[in-house]
Amino acid sequence: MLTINRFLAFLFLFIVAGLYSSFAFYYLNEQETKAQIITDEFHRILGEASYQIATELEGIDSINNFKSRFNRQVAQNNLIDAMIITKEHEVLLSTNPSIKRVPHNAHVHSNMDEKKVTQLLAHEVHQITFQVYEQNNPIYLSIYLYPNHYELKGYFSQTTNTYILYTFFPTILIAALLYWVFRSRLIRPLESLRKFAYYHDIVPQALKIKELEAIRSSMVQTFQRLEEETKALYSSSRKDALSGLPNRYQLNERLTWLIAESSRADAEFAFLFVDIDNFKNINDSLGHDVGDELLINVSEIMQSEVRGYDIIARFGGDEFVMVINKYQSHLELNHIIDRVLVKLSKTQLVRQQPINVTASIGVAFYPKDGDTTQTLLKNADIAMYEAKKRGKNQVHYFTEQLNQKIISEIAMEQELKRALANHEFEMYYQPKTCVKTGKVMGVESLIRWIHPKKGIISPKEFIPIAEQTGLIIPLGNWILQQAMQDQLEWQKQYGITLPVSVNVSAIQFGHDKFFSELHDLIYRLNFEPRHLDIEVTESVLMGDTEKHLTLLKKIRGIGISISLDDFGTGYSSLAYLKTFPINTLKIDKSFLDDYRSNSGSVFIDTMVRMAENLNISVVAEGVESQEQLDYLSSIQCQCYQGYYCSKPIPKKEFIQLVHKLNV
Ligand SMILES: Nc1nc2c(ncn2[C@@H]2O[C@@H]3COP(=O)(O)O[C@H]4[C@@H](O)[C@H](n5cnc6c(=O)[nH]c(N)nc65)O[C@@H]4COP(=O)(O)O[C@H]3[C@H]2O)c(=O)[nH]1
Repeated sequence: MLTINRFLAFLFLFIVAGLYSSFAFYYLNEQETKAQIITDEFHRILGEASYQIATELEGIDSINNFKSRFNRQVAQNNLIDAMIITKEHEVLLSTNPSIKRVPHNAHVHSNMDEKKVTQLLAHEVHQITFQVYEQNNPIYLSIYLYPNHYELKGYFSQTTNTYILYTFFPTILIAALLYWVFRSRLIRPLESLRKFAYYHDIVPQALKIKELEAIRSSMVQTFQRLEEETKALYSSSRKDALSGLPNRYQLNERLTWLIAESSRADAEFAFLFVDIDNFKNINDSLGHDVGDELLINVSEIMQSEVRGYDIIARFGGDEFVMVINKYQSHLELNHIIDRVLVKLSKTQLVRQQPINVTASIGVAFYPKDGDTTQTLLKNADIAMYEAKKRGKNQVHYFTEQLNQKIISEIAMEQELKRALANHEFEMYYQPKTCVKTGKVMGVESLIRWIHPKKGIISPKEFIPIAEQTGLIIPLGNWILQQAMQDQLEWQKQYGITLPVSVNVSAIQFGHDKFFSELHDLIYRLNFEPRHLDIEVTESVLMGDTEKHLTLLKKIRGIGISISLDDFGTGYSSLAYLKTFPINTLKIDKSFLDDYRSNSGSVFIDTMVRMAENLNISVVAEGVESQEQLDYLSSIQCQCYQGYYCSKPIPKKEFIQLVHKLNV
C-alpha cells in the first residue's frame, strides 16, 4: 500500500533527479560552449598566423622573423603548449626546440568544427595549411598548434568540481527543506490525528494546513459529543430511570467490589432483599402513575435510613436491594431494618391519596449465607419469601436450614408432577364414628402418595407444595373424582351409603373453575350431591369474603354439605358461623389433647354447645383414647374421628372395618 512516507520518498527522488538532470543539462551545455570557444580561439590563432605569414613573408629564409610572434602567442595563452611551421616534412619554425619533426600522429585533424569537450581533449595537434609564393612559385606551409592538454584537463575538471559543488548541495538542501516541510506540516499532523482517532487521549494542537485543521476540529467535536453520549449512556445503563437508584448492573459491580474488600478485611455485611407487599394491588387499583410515585417515595425513605457507604439499588418492579455494612452488632442492623419497616408502613400521601404500604425483607449475610452476589441474592430472596409467608411487613433472616427446605420443596415440585402423571396417589379413608353407638356415620378421604422409593408420603409434606405450585388444581380434581367413585363403588358393591368428606384447599377453592368442574363431575358420575361433604379451613372464609360466600351458597345449593376443618386453631370468629352456610364444625385435635385441663375442656364444651345452638353438627378430631371418647360422650358430642377408632386406611380395609363396626 502506498504510504505518505513512500510517496514523499518517490517525490524527493523525482525532485532530486529533476534538479540533477537540469543542472547536468546546464553544465554540459556550458562545457560545450567553452570547448567551442577554445576551439574557435585555436582556429582564430592559426588563421591569423597563416594570414600574417602569407602577407608578410618575403622569402622562406625569413620565416624565423615570425618566431617572436609565435613565442609571444604561446606565452600569452597557457592552453597552447607549442606552435610550429612546417614545409612539407621539414620543421621551419618551432616555439619548442624539442619538436623537430612534423607530427605524423594519425589523430591529427584539421576539421575543427566539432565542439565536443572530449574531442577537444582528444586532439593532440591542430593544423592549418596555407599557400605562399617563393619567387612566384607556390609552396604550401602548415602551422601546427599543440594544445596544452594538462591545462585543458585541469580547466574542465575544475568546472566539473564547481558543478558538483553547485548541484549537490542545493539539491540536498532543497530535498531536506521539502522533507522538513512535509514532515512538520503533513506527516506529523496526520500521525497525531491517527493517534487521536485511536486513543482519544491527547487532543492535537491546531494545525497549519487548513484542510487538516478542519479534520482535526471536526474530530475533536465528534469525540467530545461521543464522550458526552457515552457518559450519559453509561450513567443511564447503571441507574434506575424512575428512582435514580443504582440498578442491578451497578449493584453487581459495587457488590463485587464490596465482596473483595470484605474478604480482605474478613468483614461481614448484610444483604437485604426488600419487596413491597401487595404492590400489584396498588398499581392495579390506583394506576401506574401512583405506583411509580410510591416507588420513588419508598426509595427515598430507604435512602434516608442508611449511611453513605451502604448500597441501595432498585432490582426491578417493587423489589429493592439494600446492602448494609459496618454495623456494630446484629442488634444495630435490626434497628436499621425496623426503622425502614416502620417508616415505610406510615401512611404516605401520593397525589393527594393516603396510601399504606408495608414491605417484607429477607436478609442474608456475607460470607455466612453466601460469598457471591448470586448466592446472597438467592438466599435473601428465599428469606424474603419466608417473611411474606409469615404474614408480610416483617424481616426474615436466611438460614441454611431454610435454604434446604426450599431446595427440597423445589425437588418435591418436580416429583409431584411425575407422581401425578404416574398415578402414584391413593385415597385413604378414616371413619367418622358415632360417639354413642360406635357406628361409622361418615368417612373422610385423605390422600397418600405411594412413592416408589420413599414409600408412603404424608399429605402434610406435599399438599403445601402442590398449593404453592398450582398442582393442587389437577390433584384436587383427581381427589374429588376418586372419592366420589369409591363412594359409588361402596354403594353398588356393598350397599354401604356413607357421606364422604373431601378436603379442599383454599387455593383449589379460590380457583375460578372450581364450582363448574365440581358440578360437571357430579353430573358425569351421576353422584348424589348430598353424599358429598366438602371440608374447608377457616382461611377459605377469610379470603375474598363475598366471592367465597356466594360460592359456598352455590355448593350448598346443589346439596353438598360443608365442614369447617381445624376449627378453633385460626382466627375463629363467631361471625363466620353466622354468615357462612356451615353444616359441620370439626374441633381440632389440639383441643382434645388438652381436654383434661380446665381451659381445654371449657373450649370443647363451649364449641359443642355453640354448634348445637346454631344447629351445626360437630366432629371431634384426633380421638386416641377411651377417656377422650368418654369425655366427648359426657358433653354430648355426637361424632368423632381418631386413631381410637381407626387410622386412615385403604378403601378395601375401610369397607371391612365398616362391615365390622356397622353390624
Ligand atoms: N395424631 C393423630 N392424627 C390423627 C388422628 N385422627 C386423624 N388424624 C390425622 O389428622 C389429619 C386430619 O386431617 P386434616 O385436619 O384435614 O389435615 C389434612 C389435610 O389438611 C391435608 N390433606 C389430607 N388429604 C388431603 C386431600 O385429599 N386434599 C387436601 N386438600 N388436603 C388433604 O393434610 C392434612 C394431614 O392429613 P393426614 O396426614 O392424613 O392427617 C389426618 C389424619 O390422619 C389421631 O387420632 N391422632
